Amino acid sequence: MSLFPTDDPDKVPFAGILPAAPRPFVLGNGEGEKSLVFDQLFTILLTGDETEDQYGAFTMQGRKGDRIPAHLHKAAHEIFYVVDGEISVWMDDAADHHSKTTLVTGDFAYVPAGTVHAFQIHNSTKVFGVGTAGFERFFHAMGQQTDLTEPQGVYVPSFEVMRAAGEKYDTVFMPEFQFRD
Ligand SMILES: O=C(Oc1cc(O)cc(O)c1C(=O)O)c1ccc(O)c(O)c1
Repeated sequence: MSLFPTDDPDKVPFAGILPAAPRPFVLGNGEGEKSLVFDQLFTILLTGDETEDQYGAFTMQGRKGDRIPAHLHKAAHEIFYVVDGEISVWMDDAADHHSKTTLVTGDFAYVPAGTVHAFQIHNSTKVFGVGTAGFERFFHAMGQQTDLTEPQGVYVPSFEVMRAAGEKYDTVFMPEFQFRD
């Protein structure tokens, strides 16, 4: 069962790029459902529609930038696997775990649901992510559809767009949160 709406208008502009059914397929480098969110290029490779609502997969490409504000997902789990580059990840689970870790190529982080987290890209970086099915559409709701293959330019969503995307896709922004790093 999906955590998110299955008749989701955020996927309409991307119809036909992925099979939207659990069938075998391949994508070439740079192919997928692509959105620019701030200065990061998100490419969705797999959605809940292909995995019977089990998980989604995507890449994030970005350059040196500011820290993404602290936030949590109440029910969605996610991973960061650094394909290339360097990114710091802050995590605080309000229990015994709090960390700031700088991940480099080949490093991995798991962010369970409920963990407050943030990240900052230090140089040209590509991250492979997997998340609870449906969460991947968050990037379309926050961003602007694009044909770019490398991050270029900036798309800044309005506060209202961010608020609505967060509400729909299980993302609670906590800009005042102080990490215990
Ligand atoms: O979701 C990921 O990144 C985000 C990017 C934004 O511009 C705003 C956000 O709130 C988020 C977020 O984390 O919610 C993300 C990126 C990379 C990755 O491997 C993930 O698992 C998630």
